[in-house]
Amino acid sequence: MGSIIFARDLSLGYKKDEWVIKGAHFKIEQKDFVFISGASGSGKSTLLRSLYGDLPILRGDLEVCNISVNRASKSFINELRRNIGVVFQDYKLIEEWTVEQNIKLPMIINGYKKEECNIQAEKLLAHVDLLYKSNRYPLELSGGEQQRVAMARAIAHKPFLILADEPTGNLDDYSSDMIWSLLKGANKQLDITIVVVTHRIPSNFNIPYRKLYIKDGEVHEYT
Ligand SMILES: Nc1ncnc2c1ncn2[C@@H]1O[C@H](COP(=O)(O)OP(=O)(O)OP(=O)(O)O)[C@@H](O)[C@H]1O
Repeated sequence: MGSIIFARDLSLGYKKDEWVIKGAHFKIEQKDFVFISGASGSGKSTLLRSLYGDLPILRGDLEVCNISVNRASKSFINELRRNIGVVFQDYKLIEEWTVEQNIKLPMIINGYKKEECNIQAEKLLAHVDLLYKSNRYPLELSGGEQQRVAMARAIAHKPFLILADEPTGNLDDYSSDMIWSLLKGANKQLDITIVVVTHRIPSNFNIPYRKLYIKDGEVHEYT
């Protein structure tokens, strides 16, 4: 299996010489399911965002799918992003679009045919138990329902990588279970590499996974 993510001496931060992540070195292979944990403020979201080409890299190198994120042009980064599904706090659903339209968006961007979009959207909506709300608008849904739609949207176009930041934070067990089930299915059945920031790995998480943690700006792995 090839590496999807390769960080070499990676240092990240928001100001020059104020490093949040210092000299990280890690690889994430195709099909890995990786949790990132660490104390509040340790840099989990910062690290995750860097994988999406969303943060300037202060030092070192970061390759995502063989593209050097710190050297790539804007158009390369945009192309890379088309192949990544994200569930970030500020990548909200489009309020003016229905649930179904939101889920179809990444498929349309990636050139899916109309019929394929319909079939895939229906399947995903059924999976997150929201088929009956497909014509509703995001603001008519509960927080847990919106998050389930966001996760379905992240998976819809079968990206090679999914990045999720606390996807089950504040959700009840019902919605959390659905989110974990979608992510596990994406990993097992679609071979999608998954990287999730979470404070709490579910106790019954029954597929192989890796766990990175951040402490004092350094990225370690639990073995
Ligand atoms: N946009 C920003 N500008 C400046 N500093 C930031 C910015 N975003 C985060 N930071 C700082 O970077 C550090 C790491 O933040 P980050 O959000 O990555 O932590 P986290 O581990 O995800 O925390 P939490 O678990 O509380 O969400 C913190 O000290 C934070 O104050």
